[in-house]
Amino acid sequence: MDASKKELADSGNLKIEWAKNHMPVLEQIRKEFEAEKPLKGRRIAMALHVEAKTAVLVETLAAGGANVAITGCNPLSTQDDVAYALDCKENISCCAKYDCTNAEYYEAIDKVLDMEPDITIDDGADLIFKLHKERRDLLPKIIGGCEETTTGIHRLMAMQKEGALEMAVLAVNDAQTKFMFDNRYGTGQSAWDGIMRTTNLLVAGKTVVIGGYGWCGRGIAMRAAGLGAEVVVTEINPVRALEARMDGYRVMPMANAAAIGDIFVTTTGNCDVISTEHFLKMKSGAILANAGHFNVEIDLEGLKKMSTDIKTVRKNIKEYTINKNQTESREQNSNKSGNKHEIKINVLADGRLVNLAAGDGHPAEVMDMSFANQALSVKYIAQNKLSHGVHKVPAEIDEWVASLKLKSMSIEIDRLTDKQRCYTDDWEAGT
Ligand SMILES: NC(=O)c1ccc[n+]([C@@H]2O[C@H](COP(=O)([O-])OP(=O)(O)OC[C@H]3O[C@@H](n4cnc5c(N)ncnc54)[C@H](O)[C@@H]3O)[C@@H](O)[C@H]2O)c1
Ligand SMILES: N[C@@H](CCSC[C@H]1O[C@@H](n2cnc3c(=O)[nH]cnc32)[C@H](O)[C@@H]1O)C(=O)O
Repeated sequence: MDASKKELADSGNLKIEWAKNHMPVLEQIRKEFEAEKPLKGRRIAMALHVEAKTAVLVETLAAGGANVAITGCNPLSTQDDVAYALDCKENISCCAKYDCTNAEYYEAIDKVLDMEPDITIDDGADLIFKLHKERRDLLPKIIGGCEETTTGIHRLMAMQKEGALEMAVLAVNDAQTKFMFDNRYGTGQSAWDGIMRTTNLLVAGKTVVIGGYGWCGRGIAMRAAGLGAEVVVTEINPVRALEARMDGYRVMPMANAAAIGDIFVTTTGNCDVISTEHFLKMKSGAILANAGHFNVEIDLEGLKKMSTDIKTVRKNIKEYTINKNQTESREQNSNKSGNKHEIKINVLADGRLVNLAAGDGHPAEVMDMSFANQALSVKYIAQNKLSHGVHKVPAEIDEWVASLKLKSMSIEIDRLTDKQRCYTDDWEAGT
């Protein structure tokens, strides 16, 4: 290994070691996997964010006896040092690359599938789509897959509804010990970490607009309020809109929020949440970030078309200049540049997940639970014959992960007494 490669591997391994030391649940699973080898002879293809916590999951699966091939699930989230360190390990190959082109991204998906996997792990279902569209010859060999994220599961449910899903998938995102912590506290912290380190600007005193009040949106809103921002929420679901209002935030359509926001964070899983009609209403200097799905939540194509200038003003920040005279003129706009017809809009990380493309992703303690669910779900797939379709993660896995996490935090809880158990189960006990 030449000196620069050694340096790269050392840097990746240092990051992996740090993450591992903060992922006690996964560490416990790794020890059990090492002793029992429940994945002996299994071939696992993965498309996840290639960074240190993911590397700890990959090592855990390999410790269980599996051969693992991994690529990224986002062109901007791969950390090249971690990717290289992984590729150097026994029974693991990694072909992910930071800032790859679209063509390279899908070539890498094909490359991991070339291992002819029997189990897949996706974050956004790219492997499963490729298997169903272009690599159908590999489908009969697949015994099951795992899906990490909300939008991936929505897509797989849509496939199932149309009778198009020809394999079993465990909905890892829908385990309680995943979405209640990863989507809420993980995104709540890491999205702000990404935004703050990228902009080096103050959040206190600003108006933050959150698009979508689901699990991620709740977390991002909660942390924005904690940082001193005034929080505005946009929603399409009346129940969630009501919840946001009762949680203390202002709720309005994006068409109104566009004019008052200083920082916008989308987290809906949907496309065009912020689009051309909204850009025209924004204050000059507005900051736009996405923490939801791929690069579709902010209409960047539309923004590009209406811009007279686009320049990189800081790492991971592109400033788009819109001249309102050249586009359809709408409302009066107050603007810091002096030219009231000119609006400058700053987009972080090319509209891709700001916490991963401009940060290190979720905290290790949170991914500990998400990836414990992944590892145990893979074991479950290996040991059970599952029918085609989307399956829940077994409740025992969820409870086991929660119990072990509590233990790792030295937290004890009460147990039901026999009398209490009878009382809760007995309808004749009355009120
Ligand atoms: N950045 C990360 O690390 C991270 C972590 C977990 C999930 N995600 C992704 O974030 C997205 C949201 O995940 P979630 O678990 O919060 O999902 P969720 O379903 O709980 O929440 C999404 C919310 O967005 C709302 N919504 C949909 N379209 C909208 C629109 N046009 N305008 C306003 N609101 C709209 C929905 O009504 C819903 O309340 C998904 O794409 C998921 O895959 C990202
Ligand atoms: N792959 C798509 C879909 C969203 S990724 C969202 C998922 O990333 C996962 N995630 C968040 N932070 C990390 C991390 O640091 N390492 C690995 N996965 C992460 C998290 O579990 C969440 O469900 C995209 O990049 O746009």
